[in-house]
Amino acid sequence: MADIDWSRWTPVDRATLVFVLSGDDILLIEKKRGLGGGKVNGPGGKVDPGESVEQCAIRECKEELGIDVSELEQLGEHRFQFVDGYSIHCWVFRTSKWGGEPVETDEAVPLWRRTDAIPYERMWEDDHIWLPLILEGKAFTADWIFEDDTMLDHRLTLLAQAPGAPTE
Ligand SMILES: COc1nc(N)nc2c1ncn2[C@H]1C[C@H](O)[C@@H](COP(=O)(O)OP(=O)(O)OP(=O)(O)O)O1
Repeated sequence: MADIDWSRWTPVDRATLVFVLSGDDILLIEKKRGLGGGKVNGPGGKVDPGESVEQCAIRECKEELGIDVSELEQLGEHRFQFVDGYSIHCWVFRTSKWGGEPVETDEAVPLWRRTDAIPYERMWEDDHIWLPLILEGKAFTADWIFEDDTMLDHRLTLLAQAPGAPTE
């Protein structure tokens, strides 16, 4: 965590991630393009101007998978800092309420997996550290330093309650 003054940290972008849970299964995506293209992740993306993080989460699930999510539970907050200067503040939600059938779109291919067989080897390097917390319904905030796809450092703090809505 050296060299970064997290108290003054201002992200370039804000974003969301959503994990739909159905019994023992979790809905993931094979992301086709953009940051993390080629990796498995949850649906999500950048927050549009004037949009709340929850509105973004709902919109991105519709755009990427064609599903309508509701009753979103905000559990996680990530501050991702890349050494090239890019940074992204990401809010993580989970839900077990959705409508429609996930379909392939220009942005993503839906991927249902059992929660005990999540393909972490195809995901960002941080995911195996915090996605189990989302499955357990535990709230957290976390700071990460990445060089391209390589995680250099991190600090994760469990919270008694969900992190507050963003203020920036
Ligand atoms: C660095 O570690 C990361 N791990 C995980 N699991 N997810 C990450 C990481 N860094 C970024 N993300 C997520 C956060 C967002 O859901 C996406 C990035 O958003 P994207 O660039 O796909 O935004 P869109 O609005 O969908 O894309 P366009 O701007 O191309 O429309 O990655």
